[in-house]
Amino acid sequence: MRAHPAGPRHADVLVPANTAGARPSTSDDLAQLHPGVWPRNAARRADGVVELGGVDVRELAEQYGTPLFVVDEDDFRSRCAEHAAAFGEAGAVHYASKAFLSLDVARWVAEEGLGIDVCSGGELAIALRAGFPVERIALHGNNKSVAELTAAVRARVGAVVVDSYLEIARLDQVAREHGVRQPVLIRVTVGVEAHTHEFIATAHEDQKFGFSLAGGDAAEAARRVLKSEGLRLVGLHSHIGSQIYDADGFEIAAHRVVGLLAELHAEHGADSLADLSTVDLGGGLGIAYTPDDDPPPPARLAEQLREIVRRECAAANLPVPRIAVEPGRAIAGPGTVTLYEVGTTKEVVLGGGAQRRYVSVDGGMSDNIRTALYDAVYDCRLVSRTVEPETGAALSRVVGKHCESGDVVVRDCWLPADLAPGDLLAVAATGAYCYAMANGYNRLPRPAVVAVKDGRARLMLRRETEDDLFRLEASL
Ligand SMILES: Cc1ncc(COP(=O)(O)O)c(C=O)c1O
Ligand SMILES: N[C@@H](CCCC[NH3+])C(=O)O
Repeated sequence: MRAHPAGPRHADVLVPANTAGARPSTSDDLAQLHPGVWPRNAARRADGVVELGGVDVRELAEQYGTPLFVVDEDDFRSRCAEHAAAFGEAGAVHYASKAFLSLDVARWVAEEGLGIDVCSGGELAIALRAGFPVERIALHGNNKSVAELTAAVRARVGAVVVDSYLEIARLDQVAREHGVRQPVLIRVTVGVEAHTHEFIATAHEDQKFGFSLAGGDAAEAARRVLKSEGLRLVGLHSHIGSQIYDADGFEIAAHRVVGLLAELHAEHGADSLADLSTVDLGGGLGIAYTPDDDPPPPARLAEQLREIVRRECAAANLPVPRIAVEPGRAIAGPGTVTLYEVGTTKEVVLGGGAQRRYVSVDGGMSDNIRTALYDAVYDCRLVSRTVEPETGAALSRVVGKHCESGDVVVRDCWLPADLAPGDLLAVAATGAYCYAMANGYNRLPRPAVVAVKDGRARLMLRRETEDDLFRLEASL
């Protein structure tokens, strides 16, 4: 994940090391919604109020309460369409539903023609309930239970990505019991560990996912799948990490996966591998969380990946396989913002006479744990009113209401100096891994999620209520 810079990025000596950048010089700077970071249909009106999908944020807060996840439906769909166009075939793009999943989301993905990745029985159940075309569902996971494998085989999902020898045996048995030859991809650990803007080639492959290439496990997995009666080898799969901006890590991964493909051809011959037509390079395509971030457009990355695989296959004298990818964040992330209401503000004097304003909002690490977990950075703006030109900016830390000092939503940002209780803040690019990782810490209710489109809002997931707190109690 993105790490904090080591020190201050500007020369303002009164300001302690922060990740907010230089103090904005005008109220327009404070108000700006950078188009690379904010949803495609977000706009600030002349009166300073922000509209999302044409809906006034104050109306959204009034009707649905805060914290509130607001999803720009057209933004989400347009990113599906862009990835489909970039990879030349919608079916080659599987939306990684772990980023954010609901019935509506599954239906949007299905309507846009993409496939979907699920990595648990729960995600599979939602995709199936949404009526997602089963042949476009792929099941992932390093420890799928027999019940999950059975549910997948019964549903006739398009693929299972196998992850261990035990699972190959288990899935083979389940498939045979159901009279099915289950298509599978083999998850290969290629020895590339991707970080935010860089990658590190690991000498050893010390992680829980996949079959090691270096150790020969991936080749042995292929032997076992090819020998089995219940399984059909349709692809090789690699996933190198998340929030990646450049193609270098993918290049090494593709090189190594194609190398394995060549080994398999040499060992088994093309006829035995007639169904092995897909190389899935996984997810991990990065997005902009702040105006400084500049991720490549999907079309450029797709072209780079195609070129890499083409080159590697030519060198190995192999037919070029179909390239598949599994973006989660790049589809779900940018189109959603979280709305919060300011509850309290507090000035805290720091060493050297510096001061930091703590702005407490009505959510926190229960609706966005990424800051606490990964030191994630976000863009946060006042969205419910205008800021007068003479109002200055205060270096602020937006914190939640949990009993934990690490309960930070945005570590450093510039907010109007006159920010007050009742103001609405929005945090951008929260569509991926925020609601999905939401939790009930301190028994806070999970927020509602609404979709906005063409000036209308529609509830996707309702807010949890006090009744929900007691739903699981066996002692009522
Ligand atoms: C196998 C696999 N595919 C796809 C993804 C989606 O990643 P991202 O949301 O970064 O695109 C992940 C998560 O990192 C994953 O583990
Ligand atoms: N949950 C992580 C990414 C992990 C992706 C799943 N393999 C995030 O918030 O960025």
